[in-house]
Amino acid sequence: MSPLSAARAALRVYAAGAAVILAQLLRRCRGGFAEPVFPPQPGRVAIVTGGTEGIGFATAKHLARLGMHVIIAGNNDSKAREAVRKIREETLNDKVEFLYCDLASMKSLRQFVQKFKMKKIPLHVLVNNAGVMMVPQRETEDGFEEHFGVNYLGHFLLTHLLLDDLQASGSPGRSSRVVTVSSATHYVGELDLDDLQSSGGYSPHGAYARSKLALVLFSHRLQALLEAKGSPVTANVADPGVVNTDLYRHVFWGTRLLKKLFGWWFFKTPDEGAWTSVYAAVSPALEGVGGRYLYNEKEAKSLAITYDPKLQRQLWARSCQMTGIADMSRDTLWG
Ligand SMILES: NC(=O)c1ccc[n+]([C@@H]2O[C@H](COP(=O)([O-])OP(=O)(O)OC[C@H]3O[C@@H](n4cnc5c(N)ncnc54)[C@H](O)[C@@H]3O)[C@@H](O)[C@H]2O)c1
Repeated sequence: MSPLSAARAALRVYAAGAAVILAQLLRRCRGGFAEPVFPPQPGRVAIVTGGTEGIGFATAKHLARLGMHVIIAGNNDSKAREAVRKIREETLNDKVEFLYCDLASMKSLRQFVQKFKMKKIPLHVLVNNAGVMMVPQRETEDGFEEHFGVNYLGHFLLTHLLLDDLQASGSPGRSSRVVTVSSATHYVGELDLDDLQSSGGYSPHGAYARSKLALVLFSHRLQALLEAKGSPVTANVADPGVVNTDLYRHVFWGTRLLKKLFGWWFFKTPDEGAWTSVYAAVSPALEGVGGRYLYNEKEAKSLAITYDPKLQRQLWARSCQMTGIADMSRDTLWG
């Protein structure tokens, strides 16, 4: 990617962020964000990736407060121990635990799934939340560009490996749910199927936006396949808005300074940012409903190309190749 294209990608990402911030500011001026109320979820089990901090931590905490058994999947042992302790203390729910899972490693993902399956418990909700943003150019253990590998391919593989548990735990009238966390940056993302690894030049902004666009395409395609099969699992996308978390640790220092000074005012808190994920995970209004892009606990439209079945199929097939799994959509299992 030429320096000019990289600058263009950065401007587009900043423009997308600024538009969301402006809308959030207006909403704050009109009374802010009201905490939604959800019904208790006893006996239900959820996995939240990246639940050790930020939006994932808040999501795990809200689900635990609703009585769910929550498994935090993350790659930081000490932060996880602290997160589990805090959530148990705040919610008085001791069915909160941590299982190590590094999304940058397919081996670690497979080990995580193996350990989860050994527990012999159901799985009703998978929240694909973990992510990195605008990291310097580097590769995952398996040689993937980090945004694409961690944010997208890691969750693509994880969802595949857990799909049988989700299907076995769902029933007509009480579906299991896959919630995938994307971002408004997907609206400015570009996806070149011939260069998913940024080998033609690296832009951290472009790479992040691409990973978030890929997640939306994945979720919509997953829903179409589940629906065709009559599966009791739904797939939706949650867009948290612009949220005051450490995700911004790699952005330009001026942006970090602005966030430090004014973030409390124009960013959502992690709790507010988590509400759309929690809504997607448990709201009765979404029973049996999938294929949605959810923002501020309401349906919104994702970028037009995310509804393109051909592009969805092509990305899906490529992702299967990259993660070394069979393309189930070609299987009769998927109808
Ligand atoms: N903060 C925002 O404004 C914002 C906006 C839109 C979307 N999002 C999305 O929300 C999600 C959560 O972000 P956040 O703002 O809470 O950021 P955060 O940095 O606070 O949390 C990210 C989480 O992902 C985990 N993670 C990172 N790499 C991992 C790996 N290799 N394996 C396992 N876990 C890993 C981290 O440990 C952490 O728990 C991300 O997918 C992000 O893209 C955030």
